[in-house]
Amino acid sequence: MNQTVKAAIIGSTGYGGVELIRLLASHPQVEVTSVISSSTAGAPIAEGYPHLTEIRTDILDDVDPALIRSKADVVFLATPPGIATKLIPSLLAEGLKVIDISGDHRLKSRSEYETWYKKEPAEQQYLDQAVYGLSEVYGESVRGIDFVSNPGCFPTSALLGLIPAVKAGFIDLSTIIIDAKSGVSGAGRGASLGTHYSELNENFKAYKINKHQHIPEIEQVLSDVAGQKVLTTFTTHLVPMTRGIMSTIYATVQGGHGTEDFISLYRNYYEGRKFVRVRGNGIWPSTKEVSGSNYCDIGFSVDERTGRVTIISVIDNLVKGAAGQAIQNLNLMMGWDETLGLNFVPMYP
Ligand SMILES: NC(=O)C1=CN([C@@H]2O[C@H](COP(=O)(O)OP(=O)(O)OC[C@H]3O[C@@H](n4cnc5c(N)ncnc54)[C@H](OP(=O)(O)O)[C@@H]3O)[C@@H](O)[C@H]2O)C=CC1
Ligand SMILES: CC(=O)N[C@@H](CCC(=O)OP(=O)(O)O)C(=O)O
Repeated sequence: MNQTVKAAIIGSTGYGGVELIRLLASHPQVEVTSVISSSTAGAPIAEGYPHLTEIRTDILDDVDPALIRSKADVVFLATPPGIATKLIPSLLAEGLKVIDISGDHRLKSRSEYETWYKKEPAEQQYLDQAVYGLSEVYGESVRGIDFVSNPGCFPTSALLGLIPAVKAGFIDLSTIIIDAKSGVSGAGRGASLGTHYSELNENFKAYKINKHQHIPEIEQVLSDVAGQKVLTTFTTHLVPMTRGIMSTIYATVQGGHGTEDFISLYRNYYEGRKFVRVRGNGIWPSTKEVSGSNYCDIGFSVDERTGRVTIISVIDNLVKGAAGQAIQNLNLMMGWDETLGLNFVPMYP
């Protein structure tokens, strides 16, 4: 008989949490038994999200580790930075499996976290314990463990687009530039000056230039893969669309490799990993082609004139960039097929 796992979601009323609810509704081996909110406990979740009417009749629970343990085996945290740091020690002590979607446990250095997030870091033992769940790269380390730190949305697209080339020495590590764009759901459900309609509509803007909290996350992983310190230039832009991330990556090619060499390298690296689709020569991915799905699509062009490669990597920030990859990690933690409950065809158009 197939094993079923009971799941709780802290931060159920945010975009990441509500996407977990949507995706888990069709997972064959997970039942969501507790949806949790710190500010609206006691209210039906469908009150804030009428699209869930008659799909989820739950009343939101309060954040209470013992209550969560009485209802669930695994807990997802889709909470703003600084919250998971405080909650996870007691959730792990209750014997729960934990998947942290926030950035609180991605950086292994406490001082780096403090510098980039401007918040009190988690205790070192929890940073050491958390396995960074970039599924296609570190999936084997996730199998059977209890605590996963889910990657950031931008790092997921940038790293999947870069790692095979970095590992194989196809690019000069000192030349990497990542030019990234995100839909506005990446900023969460809370309203803010920067994300309200008249600020965003028919506008295109860069933000957090050279200060984005995903810079040290990307550099930490690239350095790990390369076996030497790697620095990058990473710039984020807000696009007037709801979902999607596109990372356009530039680097100087080493070893005289052409576009077809990059395609073969990436196809070999991601062989058997269903959620990374490497495009053929001249077939560029767009965000709509992965929307609502757990896919990361990647395309390449080497410019023989400049000696640089352009790599385009797209994901849905709420799926492969958050809830979808978190479920992929749960599947790996449980020793299941990593694609379970995630076989969504992208929504197109
Ligand atoms: N949106 C995205 O595309 C991605 C987001 N992430 C990360 O996931 C996390 C959630 O993001 P997102 O869903 O967009 O954010 P939202 O702002 O949409 O949601 C945040 C959620 O956290 C809850 N929350 C706030 N304060 C607390 C608290 N003290 N204790 C418990 N719960 C709390 C909120 O509900 P309430 O206040 O009622 O408790 C709400 O449900 C963030 O860390 C974000 O960086 C990662 C990848 C992609
Ligand atoms: C569009 C937008 O604002 N996106 C957010 C992504 C937030 C996120 O996922 O970051 P952590 O999980 O690392 O906190 C940003 O750029 O900060």
